[in-house]
Amino acid sequence: MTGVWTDEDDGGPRPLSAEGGQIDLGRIAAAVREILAAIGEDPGRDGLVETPARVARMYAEVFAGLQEDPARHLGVTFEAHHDEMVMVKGIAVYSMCEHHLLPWHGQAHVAYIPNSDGRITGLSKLARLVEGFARRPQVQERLTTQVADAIETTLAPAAVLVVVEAEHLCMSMRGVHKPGTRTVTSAVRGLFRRNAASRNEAMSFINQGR
Ligand SMILES: Nc1nc2c(ncn2[C@@H]2O[C@H](COP(=O)(O)OP(=O)(O)OP(=O)(O)O)[C@@H](O)[C@H]2O)c(=O)[nH]1
Ligand SMILES: [Zn+2]
Repeated sequence: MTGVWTDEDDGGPRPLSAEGGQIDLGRIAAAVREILAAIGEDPGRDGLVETPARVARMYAEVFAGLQEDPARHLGVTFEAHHDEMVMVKGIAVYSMCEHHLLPWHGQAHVAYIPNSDGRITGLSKLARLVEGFARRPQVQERLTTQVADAIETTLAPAAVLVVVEAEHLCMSMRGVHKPGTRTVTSAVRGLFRRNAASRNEAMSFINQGR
């Protein structure tokens, strides 16, 4: 099985020509067969025979963010003459820990204050931005920083605040065995960094209703 997957349209990953991208389904499948053999399983038994190909397709999906520049989503902006805070909170995040290749999942809260132009971006684009950086081998701190950097660079806003809270399965189901532990990371820029009252207002929005 060969093929390369990309995320060029909104329909999620789809096969492209083998020349175009970097996700090599056949190579993933071969590696998964090897792992199954290495753990003492029989890759040829009925329940496992399709597993390598299935895992390859799954990896193509959960790592599809490597094939895109998530900041491109922020290219969609509107004239709104709105120069107050905009926040999208509770964005579901599913990512893969780059140390163990186990999932980590939780929520991202993204806030910005548009610059004096008052141009805003589409709300869904903030969620797409998070998703593009999540669908990679990732650490939570880098995801948080990358989302804030992309907003800062692309929209040149007056302020940015990104908070991510997540549970890492590598801490829950193995290793230190601490299920339910939440890791919280933040990236704070511009006015939210300089002005405690603005930052506190954003944090109170995040905490509202909890
Ligand atoms: N800072 C940070 N650490 C992470 C993240 N995901 C996983 N880790 C940590 O990566 C570290 C890897 O530590 P190692 O000692 O190399 O690996 P390990 O022997 O499997 O470590 P344990 O998980 O403690 O068993 C662990 O402490 C994980 O908790 C993340 O998103 N951010
Ligand atoms: Zn991990």
